[in-house]
Amino acid sequence: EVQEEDVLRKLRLFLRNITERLILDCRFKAFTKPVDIEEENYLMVIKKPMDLSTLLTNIDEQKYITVGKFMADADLIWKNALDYNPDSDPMDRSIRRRACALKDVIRTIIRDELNEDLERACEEIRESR
Ligand SMILES: CC(=O)c1nc(NC(=O)[C@H]2CNCCN2)sc1-c1cc(O)cc(O)c1
Repeated sequence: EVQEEDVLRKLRLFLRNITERLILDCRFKAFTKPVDIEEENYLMVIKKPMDLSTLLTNIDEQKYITVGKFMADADLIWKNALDYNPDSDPMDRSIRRRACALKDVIRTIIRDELNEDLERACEEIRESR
C-alpha cells in the first residue's frame, strides 16, 4: 500500500545517490560500464558480470527492495575484478587496487549513511512478500 511505496521510493533514492557518487569517482572508471565482452575470455571467467551503470538501471527497474540485495550486486563488481585480475601484471594489480577501494567505499558509505529505520522497514516488506 502507500506506506510500502514510500519506503521503497526512499530506498531507491538512497541507492541511486550512492551509485551516482561511485560513477563520478574517477578511481572507479573501469567499473562504470559493462566490461567489453571482446575482453579475452571474460565471460568464461566471470559468470555474472556487473557494473555501476547496470546497478543504476536495476534500481530504476525497482529490482532491489532491500539494501542487502543491492549490496550483493554491488559486491559482484569488485569480486569479478579480483577474479579476472589475479596476476602480477601491472594492469591486474591496478584493477585489484581499485576493486579493493570500491569494496571499502561501498561498505563505509552504507555503514555511515544507511538509516536503520529504513533498512528495517525494507526487511519487513521483504518478509511480507
Ligand atoms: C574491469 C576489469 O575487470 C578489467 N580488467 C582488466 N584486466 C586486464 O586488462 C588484464 C587482465 N590480465 C592480463 C593483462 N590485462 S581490464 C578491465 C577493464 C578496464 C576498463 O577501463 C574498462 C573495462 O570495461 C574493463
